[in-house]
Amino acid sequence: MEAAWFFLFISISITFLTKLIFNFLSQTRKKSGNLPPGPQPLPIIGNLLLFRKSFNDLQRIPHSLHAKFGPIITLHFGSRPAIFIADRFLAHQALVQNGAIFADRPPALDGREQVVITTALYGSTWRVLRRNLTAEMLHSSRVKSYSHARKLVLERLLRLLKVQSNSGVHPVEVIKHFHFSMFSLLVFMCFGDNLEEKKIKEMAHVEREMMLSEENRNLTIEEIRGLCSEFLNGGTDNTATLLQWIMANLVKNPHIQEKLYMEIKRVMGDVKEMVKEDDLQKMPYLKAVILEGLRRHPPLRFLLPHAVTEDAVLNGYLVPRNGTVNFIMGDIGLDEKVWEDPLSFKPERFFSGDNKDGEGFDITGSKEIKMMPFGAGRRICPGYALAMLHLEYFVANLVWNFEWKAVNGDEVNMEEKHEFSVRMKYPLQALIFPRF
Ligand code: HEM
Repeated sequence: MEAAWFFLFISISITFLTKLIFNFLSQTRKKSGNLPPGPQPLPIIGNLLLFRKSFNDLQRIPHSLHAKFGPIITLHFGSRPAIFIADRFLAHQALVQNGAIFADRPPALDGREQVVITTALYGSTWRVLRRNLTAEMLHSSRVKSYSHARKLVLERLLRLLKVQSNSGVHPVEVIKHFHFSMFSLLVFMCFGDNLEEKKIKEMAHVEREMMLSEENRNLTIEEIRGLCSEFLNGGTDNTATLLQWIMANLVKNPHIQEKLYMEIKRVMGDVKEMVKEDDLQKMPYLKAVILEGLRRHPPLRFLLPHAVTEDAVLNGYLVPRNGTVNFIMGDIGLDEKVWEDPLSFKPERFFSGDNKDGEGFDITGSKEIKMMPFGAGRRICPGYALAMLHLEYFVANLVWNFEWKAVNGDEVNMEEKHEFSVRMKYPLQALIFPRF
């Protein structure tokens, strides 16, 4: 008798569960219209199980799903479908050709106000904040005191490396120094030498004077504070991480380091001084080294999540207003249809084949996207020109002042560690020999 009750209970439960799952699946299908394909979501948890292992999975799983489902896919986390795009033509169609529609950000999960550039919804607050940052950076490239700050920070780094190098006797670990240098530069640009509240208020006043906003609105102190912290966070880590990847490649490939050194020597002659900002324009191979670093090791593998301002259609699929749109740019720079032998570090590729444009390579992807380490379109990183300047200036001087050698032959462990940005799993250690 008990067994009969048990079987009845089990069969009712199975019928009930089957119905629940069936209803959920048909509702998802109905709601999703013609969403891009993807793995079937489970009730309530969607595709969350795919990402149960680690942060690394978040970076790698969409890659393997694209191989199965195509260049545009949908995953479900909670109530919002997440669209993932890993194709350069679709990225161009979305970010450049339909820039205004794809320039939004998703609403914050915790309902917080989105009043910094990175998270601000596409609209007037974002426009005001971004114009202020851009104006400040434009200003910074012309202002002598910023140039002077760059020189002081670099001199400090070179001095420190010289002391630590002890003529190649001990390996030096550089990432902390790179980080500190980039941070100091941005702090200087934000605050000068005064971190007081008073200074922030003064800046608010200056911003009032130079306000470029359409609305003619003044920034609040909170907004200025937000801008400064965004400037420091956005600018420090990515640039320092990339600087380390580039130096690691120069250590691993001594012939590239030598070629770069010879280019710098041609410009500097016998002058044993620091390479100046103006000298950088005469160094196309240096530019190619930096571009190759950005292609091979973009610090961010995904753009920040985008959203659309209205339902849109991409590649015949619906991109819904209530979803997020994620672009996997790491894969675009490694596409073997565009880049021959994409995993190798070869700055020469920027002077040959389809990429003859060399120095004129368009990193903004406005005509065509071949890589997009800074994004593309309206949300492109506003700090890209500053980051390129910092990278060129630092790499040129690090190579001009020191010869960099691996601790064991030419062996440098290039394994990646995927956190918010993609770092070296084993931070670069190098023997460095002062050249003069
Ligand atoms: C090598 C260095 C850097 C890399 C690789 C980088 C990369 C990126 C990427 C991929 C985005 C997302 C674009 C998108 O969502 O479409 C971004 C956004 C942003 N970056 Fe950078 N960045 C770098 C340096 C900087 C610097 C130096 C600053 C500030 C001075 C900065 C400030 C920002 C800001 C404010 C945003 C948000 C833009 C918006 O939402 O409108 N970044 N960056």
